[in-house]
Amino acid sequence: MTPLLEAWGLGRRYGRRWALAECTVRIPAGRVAGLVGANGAGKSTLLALAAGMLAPSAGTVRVLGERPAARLAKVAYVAQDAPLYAGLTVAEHLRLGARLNPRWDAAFARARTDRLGLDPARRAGRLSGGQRAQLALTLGLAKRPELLLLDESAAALDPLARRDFRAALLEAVAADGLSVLLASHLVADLERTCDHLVVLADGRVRVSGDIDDLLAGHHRLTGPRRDPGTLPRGQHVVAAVHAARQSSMVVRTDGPILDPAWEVGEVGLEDLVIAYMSGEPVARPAAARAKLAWRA
Ligand SMILES: Nc1ncnc2c1ncn2[C@@H]1O[C@H](COP(=O)(O)OP(=O)(O)OP(=O)(O)O)[C@@H](O)[C@H]1O
Repeated sequence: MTPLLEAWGLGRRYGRRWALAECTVRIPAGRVAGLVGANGAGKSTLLALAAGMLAPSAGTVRVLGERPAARLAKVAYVAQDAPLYAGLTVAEHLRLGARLNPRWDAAFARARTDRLGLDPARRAGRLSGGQRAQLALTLGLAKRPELLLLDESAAALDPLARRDFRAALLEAVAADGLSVLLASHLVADLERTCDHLVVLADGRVRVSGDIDDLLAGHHRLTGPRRDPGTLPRGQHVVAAVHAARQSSMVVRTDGPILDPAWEVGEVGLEDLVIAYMSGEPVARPAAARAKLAWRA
């Protein structure tokens, strides 16, 4: 099946600074994929490259098997700042959507704006941040895309609106086989919504995979203080924190942990995300390693 997104050595530079570098990733189709990372990690840059809004400085990106420019009709991109025309009303946005998109679902768009209580005569510039985000999402979904690229648009929503937003998204996934790539800081939301995860740190992909596989392949080890470099081959330390006599590590491994000195615990999604966001490869000086933190 054609992947939702594939990138090889993808990079984007602003001046001399790389916003995204050496990004090689493959996200299977039919997934709701969460893209997480600290502020400035490169999430928006990756989404804008996938949407064809930015040109790569290096490497290649394919969405639904094609160059982004060839997929504009099948991809909806809802950017971080809910891109709307401040002077146009809600109804005018829906009319514009209908004119620009061949697969426009007018009944869905009208029903959703009605249900959300968005006054058709109200100009977008007069809507609240959350209402603008809801309108932008409605425009994205009414396009009936094959892929929805969503940039933190849920952040401005209140908890009820977020629940509605997630439900609308999952409904479209179930009904239309929509694929989604969703950048967010809200790990709890991602846990409820996503089945695939990509973690970015400093413009690089730290980990990517189906969430069930990732959770099954990571463990939290707690035991007597130990240099992470002494762990057996095949046990990759993602993040480690050391006290005077104890070490706690998040470890990626395919096989069982046989060393009886370790207490082996499960890793939750938030732990995993934070480990990859804060962790560094093991080949660091012990002093620097000791500073690395992950949530216990
Ligand atoms: N137009 C631009 N000009 C110069 N630098 C930019 C530009 N856009 C982004 N950057 C830089 O690229 C890096 C990645 O930015 P990006 O917006 O992709 O991060 P992000 O992960 O989406 O962050 P956030 O969570 O804060 O939205 C940052 O260091 C940012 O300052």
